[in-house]
Amino acid sequence: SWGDTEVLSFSWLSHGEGFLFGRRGRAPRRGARGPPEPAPPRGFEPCAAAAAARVRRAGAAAPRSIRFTVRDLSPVSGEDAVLASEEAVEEQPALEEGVVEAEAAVAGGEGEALRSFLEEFGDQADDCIIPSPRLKGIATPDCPAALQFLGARYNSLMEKHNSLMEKYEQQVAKCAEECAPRFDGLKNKYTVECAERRRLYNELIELRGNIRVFCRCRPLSSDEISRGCSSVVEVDPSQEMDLQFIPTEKERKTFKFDHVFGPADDQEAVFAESLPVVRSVMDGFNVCIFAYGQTGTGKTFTMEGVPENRGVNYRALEELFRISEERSSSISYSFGVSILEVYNEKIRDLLDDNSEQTSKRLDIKQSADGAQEVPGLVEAPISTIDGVWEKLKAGARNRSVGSTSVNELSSRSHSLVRVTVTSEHLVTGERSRSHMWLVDLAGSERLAKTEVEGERLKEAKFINKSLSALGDVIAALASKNAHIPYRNSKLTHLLQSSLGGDCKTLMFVQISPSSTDSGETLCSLNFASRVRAIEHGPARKQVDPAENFKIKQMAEKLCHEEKENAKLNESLQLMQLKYASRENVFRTLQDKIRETEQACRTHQQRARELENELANEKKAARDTGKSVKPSFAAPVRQRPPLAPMRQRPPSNNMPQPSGPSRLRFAGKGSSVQNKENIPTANKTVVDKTAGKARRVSLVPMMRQIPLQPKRRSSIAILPSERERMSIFPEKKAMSRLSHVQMSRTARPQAFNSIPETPQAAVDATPDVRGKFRMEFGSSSRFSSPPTLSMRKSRNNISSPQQRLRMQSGSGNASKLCFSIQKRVALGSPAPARTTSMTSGTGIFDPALREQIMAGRFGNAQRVFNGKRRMSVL
Ligand SMILES: Nc1ncnc2c1ncn2[C@@H]1O[C@H](COP(=O)(O)OP(=O)(O)OP(=O)(O)O)[C@@H](O)[C@H]1O
Repeated sequence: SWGDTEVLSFSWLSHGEGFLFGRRGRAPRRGARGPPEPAPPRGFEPCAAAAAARVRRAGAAAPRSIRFTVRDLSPVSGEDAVLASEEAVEEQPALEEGVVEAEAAVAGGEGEALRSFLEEFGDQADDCIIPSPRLKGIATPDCPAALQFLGARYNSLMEKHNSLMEKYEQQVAKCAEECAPRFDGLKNKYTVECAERRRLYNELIELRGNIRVFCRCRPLSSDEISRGCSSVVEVDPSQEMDLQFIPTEKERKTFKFDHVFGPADDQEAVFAESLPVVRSVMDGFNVCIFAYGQTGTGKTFTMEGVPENRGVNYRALEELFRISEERSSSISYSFGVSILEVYNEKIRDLLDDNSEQTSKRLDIKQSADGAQEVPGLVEAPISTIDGVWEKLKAGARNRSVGSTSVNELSSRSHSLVRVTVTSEHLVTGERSRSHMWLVDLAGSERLAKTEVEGERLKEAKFINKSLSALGDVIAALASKNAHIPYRNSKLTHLLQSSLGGDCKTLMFVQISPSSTDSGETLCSLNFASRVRAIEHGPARKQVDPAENFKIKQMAEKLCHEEKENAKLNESLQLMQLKYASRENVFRTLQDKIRETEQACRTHQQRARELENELANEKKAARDTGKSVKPSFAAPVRQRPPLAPMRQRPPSNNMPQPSGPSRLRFAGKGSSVQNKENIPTANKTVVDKTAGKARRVSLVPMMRQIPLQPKRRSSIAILPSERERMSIFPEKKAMSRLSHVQMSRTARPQAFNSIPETPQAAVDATPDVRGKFRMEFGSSSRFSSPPTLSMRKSRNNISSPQQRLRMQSGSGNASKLCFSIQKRVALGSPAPARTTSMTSGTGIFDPALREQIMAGRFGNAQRVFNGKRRMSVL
């Protein structure tokens, strides 16, 4: 019941219409308890209010059925709500029409019940039923039937609605199912794109120089608000890289940074953006995070924070421990922390509890790997985050702070926290050592504004000086100067590798939003923009110095071994070449031997034939009684035929041929051919010079073959080096044995001491300088005449081939073979070019030729056998 109206039933249709059936006067009547105080039933306030108003306005006690429409009517109270409801109903003819149609549909059977229901309420029904004319026409006094009808209708509608809803939900689910893969694909694509965008951005930043600049603007302090200061900066959260600086109404300047944090951004948001840089230290990169700005702008707040709202320092270390824990299965990390401050251009160790520390002088030194080190600085090992907090608190306690008119707890020094991260990969053994510098700079301040004096003034001067040095460094770096003035202050010297080196740097430029600080804010923003413009190339991973040294040593060793290898390879190649050439020589030699053997066989055959012929001729001559007139010297005739294959026994004595004396003397100016091996046809000429010539040739006459001077070569066996040395110990430097100069007394011994050349011919002719020359090689044993080349003076050896031939000694087997081949080439005698041979005599006489052949063959055989032995050895 509501007021004096008893609400019988309430139907609520899904499209916002409802029916309220009520009877007035069943409840205590108006006046009995006074006017009803509207206490709207919860949830139905608008409809109840409207219904009540209608009932009240009708003034009838009879029950009424009310149709109403609900629209934005909350909060509902009193007449306003009623009026609003009425207006809403009047504005909705479409809705009314809808209802009319619904009523028409039920007018058949159940309409009867409704009509009887209305009849029961008499004429009052006219006023109660709102304004549907069709409904007005339905009058039924049967209230339960009407309600039943309406309930059934409602239920059928609800069913319909539910089925529709179900259908709709199914359709939605189907659609979702169909779209899910596409949606997932798009979602993945989006995630990948986002990651790629971030990666590219980071890459760009790294390529540009790995200096990121974040701008943070603190909120206006209560003091500033009370002084009526306004904000001169605008930060739009959707434009996270832009900062609008509006010092006056007309002026507006946009500054771009890597991120801008407004007064609403908390410590967590700030650290979240710094995370990628912090994480780099765990990957072996040097990192530097520093806060710069005017005094009182929140540098210490950002870096250190307050116990209930900690800053970057604590959060960064917390993150390092978290990552260390996460990677503990593959990498082992150890951490150390040092805290120092630069106060009045002096370095103070804030972790050194020693009371004497004021006297401890700390300075900056450059380490072997080019980094800046502070020898003697305490580095406390840390293993838990609690330990870190203790250290940070200890450092903060020892820091120099003082009160200024701008900041009650103003930092009077630059505070630097250095975290050293050493890592070792448990699988690869790779080691790295990197640093993270967390720097809270002292604030730049206007001396007049801060109204400092005395000690504070001195501090302020040092602070401003070092910050101005920092500005110079930044300017030099931005304009890519060759000289960067790092050493102008302790601060810049310490941060050298962070600002211009291979380090990832993050700078927080802290600004005040206050209009009273707009000058300083502009300076800070300009400075930060310059820092952002620095490009110093990508950061480099740091390796442990000890590891560095080890790697360097290994590289040196490798380099040395490579050189050795190259040398060995070279010598191996040389050896291979040598081996190949020896192989070639050996093969050639073998071929020659084979050819020579073949030639020998042919000549043996030929010799046998000639011997037979000779024997036949002799026999024929004896038979006819004629004597065969030899065309050659008598000794040849007397000489028994040579056994073709007979070898002469080696002898140290000179051979004593059975022919005429082989000693001949040649005149001083006689030709080479005249000097030796002169055939008997020229004997008279030789005899004439007897007594004058001083050269003795022991070569059998019959073996002299006129060879072409150009093609002649000697088969003389030159003694080996060892032999030469044994002969002429005092003449070690001599290389040509055929021209060895020695004293006359030494000659016999030397000659006798050559074991392998017992029949060497001695050329005892003194040379023009009165010295004696001795020649080897014309040994009768080998039937080799002294060669032209051997007879030449040392100075006459002009061609390298000749020199080589002379130097190579008995080892030059190929030449020897060639010589042998030539000498045994009797089948094709050389043209008679020498004057000592006349046509029709000598070698062209068949008998003589036979003998020559036999002699030559024997000699060739001997030489060949001897050389073959040597070459095999
Ligand atoms: N983002 C911030 N939100 C709330 N308070 C801040 C914020 N930044 C700074 N403050 C408050 O401003 C005051 C000055 O901050 P802080 O001491 O960190 O400045 P500072 O730049 O380090 O000054 P100085 O250079 O003199 O040391 C502190 O009381 C600090 O709590």
